[in-house]
Amino acid sequence: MQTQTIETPGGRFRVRLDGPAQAPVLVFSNSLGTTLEMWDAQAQHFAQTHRVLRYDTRGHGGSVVSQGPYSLEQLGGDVLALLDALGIAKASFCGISMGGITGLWLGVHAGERLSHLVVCNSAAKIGTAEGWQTRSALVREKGTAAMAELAASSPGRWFTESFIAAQPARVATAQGWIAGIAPEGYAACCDALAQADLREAIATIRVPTLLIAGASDPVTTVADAQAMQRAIAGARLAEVPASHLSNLEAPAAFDNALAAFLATGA
Ligand SMILES: O=C(O)CC1=CCC(=O)O1
Repeated sequence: MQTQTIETPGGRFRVRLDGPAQAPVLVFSNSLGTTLEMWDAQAQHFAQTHRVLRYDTRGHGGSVVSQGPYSLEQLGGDVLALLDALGIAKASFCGISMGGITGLWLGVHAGERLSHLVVCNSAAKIGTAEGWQTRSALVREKGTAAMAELAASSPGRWFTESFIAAQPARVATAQGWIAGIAPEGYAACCDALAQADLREAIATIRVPTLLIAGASDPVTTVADAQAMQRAIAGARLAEVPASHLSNLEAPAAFDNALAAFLATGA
């Protein structure tokens, strides 16, 4: 099956569904500057056991690029609207980086819709408000030229030096995603990250939670994941040999950690 467009009250979303229609649903949520294609390897793997739902986050890929700023509540609400539109009462959710903090918001505010929560390469607060405000202002000022600059610098934020040297084609594919993101959509998601701070709220999460951290992630560190583990009752932590986009850099370790957790049948 190819991608399709789902209309929600908040706008249209580009989604892709794979796997048996009756299988338990597993939602994948992308990071800032990527698209649902970042989950190609995981979709292939988990479509054996799950109905896999991937979507382009608001402002990204083929989904709605509404005027910003966006908020984390809006990004989380988009997931609930998609589940509602597709008639899905409950799902497992796996998000990376911005997708991960979106998952934390869902765990806090809509835990009854989740059977498993997987938060990858993320944190309850990512970076600083000033850093995100600077980035969103730059993108709004320079438009597509800024997106080209971000594409050029993205390998250093996303992958280890050794992966960049060994896998130039995969790195170039990922750079192509960010280069194609609409500037306003990217900037508006930076606005959401500037405001997002769930450091206190995550203590209320009662959904079975797995945290996946990249051992060499300079953006959202292992220490960030350990802090979340201390805050979320019963949360597990898996460390994989990768930088920030760990599902792309270490897919086997990532998939093994995710599969073992999903098999715990929460
Ligand atoms: O800055 C980046 O590209 C890394 C990142 C931070 C949040 C996110 O989703 O990606």
